[in-house]
Amino acid sequence: MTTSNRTFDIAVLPGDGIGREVMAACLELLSASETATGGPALRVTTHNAGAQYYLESGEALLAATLDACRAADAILFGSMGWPDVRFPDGTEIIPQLDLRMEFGLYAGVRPIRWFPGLPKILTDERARDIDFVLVREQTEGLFYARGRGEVIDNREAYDTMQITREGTARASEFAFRVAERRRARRGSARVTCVDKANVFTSMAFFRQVFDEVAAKHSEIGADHAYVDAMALMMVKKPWTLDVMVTENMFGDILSDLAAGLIGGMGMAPSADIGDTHALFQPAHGTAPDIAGQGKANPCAMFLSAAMMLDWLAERHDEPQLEVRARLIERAIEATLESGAAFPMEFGGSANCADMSRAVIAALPDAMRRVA
Ligand SMILES: NC(=O)c1ccc[n+]([C@@H]2O[C@H](COP(=O)([O-])OP(=O)(O)OC[C@H]3O[C@@H](n4cnc5c(N)ncnc54)[C@H](O)[C@@H]3O)[C@@H](O)[C@H]2O)c1
Ligand SMILES: CC(C)[C@H](C(=O)O)[C@@H](O)C(=O)O
Ligand SMILES: [Mg+2]
Repeated sequence: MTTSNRTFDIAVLPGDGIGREVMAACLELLSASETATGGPALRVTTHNAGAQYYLESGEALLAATLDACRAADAILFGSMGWPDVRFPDGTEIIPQLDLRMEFGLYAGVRPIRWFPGLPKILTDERARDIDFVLVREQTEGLFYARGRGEVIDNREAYDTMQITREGTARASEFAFRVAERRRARRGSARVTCVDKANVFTSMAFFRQVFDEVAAKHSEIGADHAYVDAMALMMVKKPWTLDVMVTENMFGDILSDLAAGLIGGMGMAPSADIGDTHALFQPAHGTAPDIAGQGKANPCAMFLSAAMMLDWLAERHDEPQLEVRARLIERAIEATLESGAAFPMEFGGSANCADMSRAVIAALPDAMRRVA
C-alpha cells in the first residue's frame, strides 16, 4: 500500500461530563493507531463548548468554534449537556442540535453490532448475530419543534412535526447507500422504513416518499414497520434487522433501546453526516451519574472515531485510514473477547483509563490481523 503524507484537520469538542473523559482516551488511541499504521496524520484542535463552558463564559458555542468546525475535515465530539444547566428560557444546553442544523447533518448513522465477550441481555444465542444500522433523519421531524413550541393560556401545549419531501428523500437515499455497502459485503440487504403511517398524515407522507426512493433501488429489499412494532422486534429478534430509516424522535428513542441490546450506551457509536460536513460522537450523553469518577466505557467513543476514519478514507480516497479504522475495531474486539479488560459498565473492573490502555496494548497484534 502506498503511504500518504496528507494531514487532516480534526475539530475536537470534548464537551461535558464523561464526554471529556472518553475523548481524552480516544485521542490517545487515535495517536497510537496512527503510529501503528503510518499514513495520513490527524491534526487535532480542541475547542471548549457545552454546559460547563456556558457556566464559565456565558457562551455555549462560540462563533469561532463554529468556524473552526466548518473549516475542519471532520468534527469529533464527546457529549454535551447537563440536566440543571440551562439557558434563561429554561432549555438545556445542547449545541449538538445547532451543529446538526448549521452543517445540514441529516443522516444520524447509528450502527449496533454485537462484540464477542459482551454480556448477553438476550438469552438467545442468536444475540451474537446482532448487526444492524439505524439511520435517523436529523434535521426535521419532531425536533423541528425545538424553539417553536407554544403553551397556550397555561392550558395546552403544541409541538409541530415537520416532514419534507427533500428531508425524507435524502435520509432514505442515504439508508439505501448504507444497504448497498452491506449488500456488497453480505450478499443481500434490506431497508425498513420505520414510521407511524397508520395514524399520522406526516408519517404517511414519510412512507410515501420512502417508497418512491425504494422504487429506484430495486436490487435492495424494502419494507415497512410501525415504530411500536419495531420496538417489539428489536427486543424479540434483533438479529433479523438490517438497515432502518426513521424520523428524528423515533430514531433517538430506538437508538438507546438498541444500545441496550448490546450491553449499554458505552458500545453505541454514531455519525452525523451531511453532504459537506460530518460529526462523530458516541450516542450517549454526559452521564452525570458516573461523570468525574473515571468509570465510563470509552468504546462508543473509540468506535465513533473509527467511523470518522472510514468517512475520511472514502471521501479522500485514503485506504490507510480505513485500515486504521479496522485496526481500532479489531483491538476493541480482542480486548473484550480475551477479557484483557472488561468495562465497569458491564460489571467488570476496567475503568476508562484501563480500557484505553488495554485497547492500545492490543494494537500490535490487531495490526498483524488487518495488515
Ligand atoms: N450526544 C450528546 O451529547 C447527548 C446524548 C444524550 C444525552 N445528552 C445529555 O446528557 C445528559 C445526561 O443524559 P442521560 O442521563 O439521559 O443519558 P446518558 O446517555 O448520559 O446516560 C444514560 C445512562 O447510561 C450510562 N452511560 C452512558 N454512557 C456511558 C458510558 N460511556 N459508559 C458507561 N455508562 C454510560 C449513564 O451512566 C446512565 O446511567 C443530559 O444533559 C442530556 O441532555 C447528550
Ligand atoms: C442530547 C439530545 C438532544 C440528543 C438528541 O436527542 O438528538 C441525544 O439524545 C442524541 O441521541 O444524540
Ligand atoms: Mg439520544
